[in-house]
Amino acid sequence: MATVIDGKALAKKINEQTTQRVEKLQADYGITPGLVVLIVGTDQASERYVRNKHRTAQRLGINSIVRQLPVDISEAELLKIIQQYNNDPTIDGILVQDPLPDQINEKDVTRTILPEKDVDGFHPVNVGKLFIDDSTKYPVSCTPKGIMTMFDEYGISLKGKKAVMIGRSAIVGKPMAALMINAGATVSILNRYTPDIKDYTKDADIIVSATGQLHLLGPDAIKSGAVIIDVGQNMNEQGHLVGDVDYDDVFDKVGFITPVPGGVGPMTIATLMQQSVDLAEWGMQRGK
Ligand SMILES: Nc1nc2c(c(=O)[nH]1)N[C@@H](CN(C=O)c1ccc(C(=O)N[C@@H](CCC(=O)O)C(=O)O)cc1)CN2
Ligand SMILES: [Mg+2]
Repeated sequence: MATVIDGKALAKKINEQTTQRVEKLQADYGITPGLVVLIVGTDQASERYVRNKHRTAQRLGINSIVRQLPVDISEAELLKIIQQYNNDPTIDGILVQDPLPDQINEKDVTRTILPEKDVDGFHPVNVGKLFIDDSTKYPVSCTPKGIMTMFDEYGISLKGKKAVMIGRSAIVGKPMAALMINAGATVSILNRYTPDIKDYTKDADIIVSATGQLHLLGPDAIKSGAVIIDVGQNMNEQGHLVGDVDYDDVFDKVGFITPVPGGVGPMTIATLMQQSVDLAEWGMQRGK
């Protein structure tokens, strides 16, 4: 029987801690963390995620600003808006919701946000720190960081484990692999060109799947007792939100599993809130 990794419950617990940190910053220093989220266009899923971020931030006492920009905004215009928030002392974290339209080069956006305000942890400086396992404090992509919090909470150690990361995106795959390497796992990073992913997954102690592909993994692809972390957000044939893994089919075989919804998703948002407060605290410590 599997243990369900309850991301919703853990996110609630973390959000309570974050609220307390916000209250303490306010009481001790008169500081309210400020988060700005820029969304370009009207992608429905992105709008929903941004709305959830905004509502959660407000509930936790974080000063949240959302700016929805036209889908045909030029890159120069978007970068100018980012610069404006880079120079705004009331803003601690800047996030540009992904995906972006084709006229905008995501890497230009990533480089333009100041590393100290990069609440997503996407800036090359912060990614570099992650890959050298730097001992200073820096932001890390929220989904992978939230997954590490889940491992901690459920007593899942990575040391000496065989881990498989399916997907090599800058948001999930690469930073997740780096975090697992830093924690002592032996990590394989698979991608869409990997000839047979089962060659890797069937021996894995830990599988993190972030492909957006329905029915990617069933019981034949996994080892008994494996830990399954499902980052997928897919609509199934019945129009329900599901992950990459056939949850019901693998349930009796796995050791731990994250549900979709209610697993990794809520942890992404809770981690974003946590990290917004981190940036405000670190800014204050630098004498911002
Ligand atoms: N700049 C960024 N863009 C994107 C990121 C990111 O971390 N930074 N991540 C993803 C999507 N994402 C956050 O923006 C995200 C995805 C899913 C959820 C979530 O809570 N899912 C729920 C279901 C909610 C629903 O569909 O209504 C769940 O799984 O329980 C939160 C955030 C892409 N872009
Ligand atoms: Mg990929």
